[in-house]
Amino acid sequence: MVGIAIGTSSGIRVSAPCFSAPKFRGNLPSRNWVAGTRMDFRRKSTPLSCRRAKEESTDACISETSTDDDTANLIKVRELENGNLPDDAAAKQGIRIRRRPPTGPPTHMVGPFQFRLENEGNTPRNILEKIIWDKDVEVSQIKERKPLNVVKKALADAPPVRDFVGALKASYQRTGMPALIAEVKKASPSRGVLREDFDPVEIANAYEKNGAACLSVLTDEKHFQGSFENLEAICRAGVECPLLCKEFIIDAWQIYYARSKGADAILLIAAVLPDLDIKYFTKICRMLGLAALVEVHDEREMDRVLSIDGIQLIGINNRDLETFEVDISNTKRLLEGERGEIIHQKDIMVVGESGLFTPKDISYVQDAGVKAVLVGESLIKQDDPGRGIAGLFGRDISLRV
Ligand SMILES: O=C(O)c1ccccc1NCC(=O)[C@H](O)[C@H](O)COP(=O)(O)O
Repeated sequence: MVGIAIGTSSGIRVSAPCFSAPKFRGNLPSRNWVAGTRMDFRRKSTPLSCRRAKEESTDACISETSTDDDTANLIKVRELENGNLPDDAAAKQGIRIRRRPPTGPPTHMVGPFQFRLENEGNTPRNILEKIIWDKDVEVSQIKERKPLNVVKKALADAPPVRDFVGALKASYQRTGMPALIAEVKKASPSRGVLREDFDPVEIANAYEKNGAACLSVLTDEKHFQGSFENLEAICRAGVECPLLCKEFIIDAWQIYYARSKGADAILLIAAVLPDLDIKYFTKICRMLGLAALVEVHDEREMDRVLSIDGIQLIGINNRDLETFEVDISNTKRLLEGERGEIIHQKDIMVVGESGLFTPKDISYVQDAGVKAVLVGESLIKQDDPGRGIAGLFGRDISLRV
């Protein structure tokens, strides 16, 4: 039993017991909150098409002509396949990040009453979990204003998708050094504001001119001071480098939205997403022509991702997103032995991410087996971020070898 405090919007508070731990999505408690668990409600409401889809496999469900109902059904199928609530399935795969507070948001309104949950469950355990919980609220709110069918219509006006992986491969061939994904990043939770004088289009142009193969654009506002306006502005300014939308994707809607704003690639974080989400989201990417950079941080995540078919691009993040510790030997460790061999056999391109500051760092991760690097801080903090690229690589990579 969980204790809750009830007050009115005018501030009067009384205490009342709560009969079960509430679980709901969105801003208002749903029927299932009153009835019991969310899963009970969903099982009863699973439509026949969804059950049939499950029998025929989830894959059959996604096509160019998928409707929003199909997509909603698919998400339910995915939950059924997981056998339980998504967080339970995630925990079985070693995922510690919970998708949303297990006891619901700290405060919510029921008619004129304001409820505040008084237990510890609704406190995020680390920064990544905090980002994900904030993202869950943000996405559910923006989806109300811009439903999927509206976003899908906007896809027709989006600029054509560019070949992100192709650009990385071409750069690697041309320079003999890891291809650079240069990050347009104003601030981060671990380092605070990295650059006061921040003009995203100017920085993007400078990166491109100085040899970046692709760009990564932070779009999260709350924790990185990024935005989709930045992504769109860089895209519309005629920058030719393919663009990675650096976002915390937890919902298929975000992938369509990223594409509508000009993204050529998206990031999927294995520390947050269960295997079925990764499979489902990469399928949507293929449908939209987007590349998916699937990010791992440890052996377990790497093994999970290697067991998924069709992954072309894996990012090894040297930063532990729960503790902020950065250690570039992480890249080497994850590419040693059998894992390195599987990556080679599957022709997967590996991107070394975070904490790269010197030519020695670049050589180190290249020797470990990466063919691309994702770099933010060490470039963005330079007076001239474009010129910083030659400093980082030890030579001008905009020139042919
Ligand atoms: O950078 C952070 O503090 C951070 C915190 C929580 C989640 C993600 C975070 N960063 C995303 C990245 O991994 C980096 O932006 C990217 O790899 C570039 O890293 P760096 O070159 O060290 O800026």
